Amino acid sequence: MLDIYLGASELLQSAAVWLASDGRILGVNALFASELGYPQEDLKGKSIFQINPHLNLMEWKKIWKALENSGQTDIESDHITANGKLYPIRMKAVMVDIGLEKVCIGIVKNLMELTRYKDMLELVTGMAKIGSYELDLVSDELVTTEEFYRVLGLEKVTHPMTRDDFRLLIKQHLVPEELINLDNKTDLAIRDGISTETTFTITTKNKEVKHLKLYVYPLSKEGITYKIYGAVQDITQQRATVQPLELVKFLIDNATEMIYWVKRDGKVRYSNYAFVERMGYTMEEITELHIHDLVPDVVEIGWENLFDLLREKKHLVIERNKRCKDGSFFPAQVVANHVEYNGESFICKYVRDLSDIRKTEAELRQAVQEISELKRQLELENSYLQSEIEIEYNFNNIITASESYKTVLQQVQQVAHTDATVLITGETGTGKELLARAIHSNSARSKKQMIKVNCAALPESLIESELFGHEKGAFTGAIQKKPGRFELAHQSTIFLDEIGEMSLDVQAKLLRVLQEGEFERVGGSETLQCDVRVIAATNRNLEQMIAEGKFRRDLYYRISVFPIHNIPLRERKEDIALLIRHFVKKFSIKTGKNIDKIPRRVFDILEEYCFPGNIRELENIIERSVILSHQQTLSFDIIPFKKGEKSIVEENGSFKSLEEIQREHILNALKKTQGRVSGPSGAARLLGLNDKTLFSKMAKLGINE
Ligand SMILES: Nc1ncnc2c1ncn2[C@@H]1O[C@H](COP(=O)(O)OP(=O)(O)OP(=O)(O)O)[C@@H](O)[C@H]1O
Repeated sequence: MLDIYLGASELLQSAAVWLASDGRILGVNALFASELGYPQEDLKGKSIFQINPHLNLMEWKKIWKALENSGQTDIESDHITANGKLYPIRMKAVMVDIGLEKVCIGIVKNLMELTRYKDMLELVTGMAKIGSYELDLVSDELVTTEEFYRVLGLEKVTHPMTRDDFRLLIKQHLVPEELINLDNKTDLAIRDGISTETTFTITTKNKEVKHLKLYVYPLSKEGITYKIYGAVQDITQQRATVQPLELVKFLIDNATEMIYWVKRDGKVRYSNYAFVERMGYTMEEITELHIHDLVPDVVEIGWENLFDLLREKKHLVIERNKRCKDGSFFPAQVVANHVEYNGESFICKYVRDLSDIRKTEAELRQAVQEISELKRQLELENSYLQSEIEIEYNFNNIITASESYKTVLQQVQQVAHTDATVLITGETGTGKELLARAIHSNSARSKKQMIKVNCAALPESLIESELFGHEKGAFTGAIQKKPGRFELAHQSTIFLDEIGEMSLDVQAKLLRVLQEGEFERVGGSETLQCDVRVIAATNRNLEQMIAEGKFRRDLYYRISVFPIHNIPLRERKEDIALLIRHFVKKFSIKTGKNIDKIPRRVFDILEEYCFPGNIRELENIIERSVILSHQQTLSFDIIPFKKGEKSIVEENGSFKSLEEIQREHILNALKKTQGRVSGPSGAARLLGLNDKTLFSKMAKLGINE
């Protein structure tokens, strides 16, 4: 009979053992024997106490009793294998009556696997801080893991719970909002049958703030949710780590400094908003780009070479032009760092736009250049003024009542605002320089000083260096570099007085300046350029000089673009009285005298006089008179001229040449000064000339000192 049962037990999927009331093993199926590692036959005759170390006869008797009472019982214990290994089992023991005796059949489940998984699961969920639950919506039974309570900071509940029990529990321990959140999500999952996850924060009973993540997974059949599997994970720690990371990313993304990074393949892997915006791309476009698109110069050295150099140096500061999407460039300072992360190499670049700095630098450079140019010009003008300081210009008033002289002034006005070269002719002292100054001060060049060169006063050997300057060591005495008058007159006017006294050699050089605006310093090879307006003056007959081969025709045509002829004083007698009053006033102020009466005879005499020295001569006569006057009335006794002397021009009824008149006049003056040329009582003063001018005139006219 037992054999039939034993045979049938081979059909079972579980291990089975047949036991007698004294604990003897009556038989086992093959599965039972194999789990214990014994041959099936060997187990027959052994007792249960040999394979279960926790049982003895007394214990077995108790089990047998229980079997007799209820017919079956569950035993949880351990079995020991043939080679001594213990493993957990659960045995369902059933009493079977096989006729003569009663036997126990034990269906044994090896719990080894189950326990292992359970332990593993507990360990893992504990590590991950995941508590799980199952809510059976049909029976309203809530089953949870132990971790579930730990995650929520609740005490473990041992008895089975309904959903309402659970609601009550968390209501007692957590604030209502958090409960609502949890409950709502579960309700939604039940209603829609869709799994969901959400994060929320709770404050536990002992005031601990926890960040949790809830997963709700509903099981539905025919559209009706019957079960919920769920899990709650404590993510407080992750949040604590992730949040600063998120913050760092946010800060880099939104930094005002431009940041991007590139890998060795040259592809842009990241760019923050500032860089994307400055380059004119979108975020998507920029990560498609190669470093060559952004920095074309890199092509020359090759990105990979640069990358390797950076890997070696770790850090480099480079200045490069960045190319924007629209093709425009901007100068940038790039701080490039080599970074090794997770086994990958990156070059992280911090970019600084240098456009504004470059612009300011350029403006500064320009300003410095302008300042040094102005400084240079000022220095030049200053040194020129120093040398000319002795010369006093009477430029305030051009006195005239004469209609013919007014025509001259009209010409001055017409030509002033042009850049035309002007040639002023006229006898000495007629006011040629005064007209030249009037032209300059009414022109656009008036902001700068007019530069004057008296060609007659300069020795032939020096005139070229005076006009064009010289380099250091150009000739004996050239101890330092000196700029010439043309250089000084850049963007202004040069007044070449007594141009007729210039040698043919210098005339040729002057012609070149007038034609090309170029010249070289004496002893120098550098070609200098200048923008100078030329006004020339002469008391000589240039056309006659051309005929005599003493003046270049081409130069004459150049300088006489706009000729103005100044009228001698004897041809504008109506101005004499005006000028006498003007000069008396001028010198009274200068000498601090109060001369307000001019005897009638002074006008009579002077209006009759021929004035070969013209206005300068008249000016000198009045100055001397004022100096010698002690009263309010102008003293005129010392005037060396008598009425009769007027006839100098018309002597012998024939017209004398200007040179003849000049020669005679100078000799007369020398006679009066006992041969003295210079100084206050010299002939030059008498004739209203500079000492040097008179010396050069005397030399030209063959008058020995
Ligand atoms: N119309 C005028 N009104 C007032 N002063 C004048 C007038 N014309 C000339 N003068 C004065 O006469 C003097 C001589 O003038 P200026 O030096 O201009 O003559 P110039 O023709 O250039 O002489 P030179 O041929 O000797 O160089 C100066 O002091 C000048 O101020």
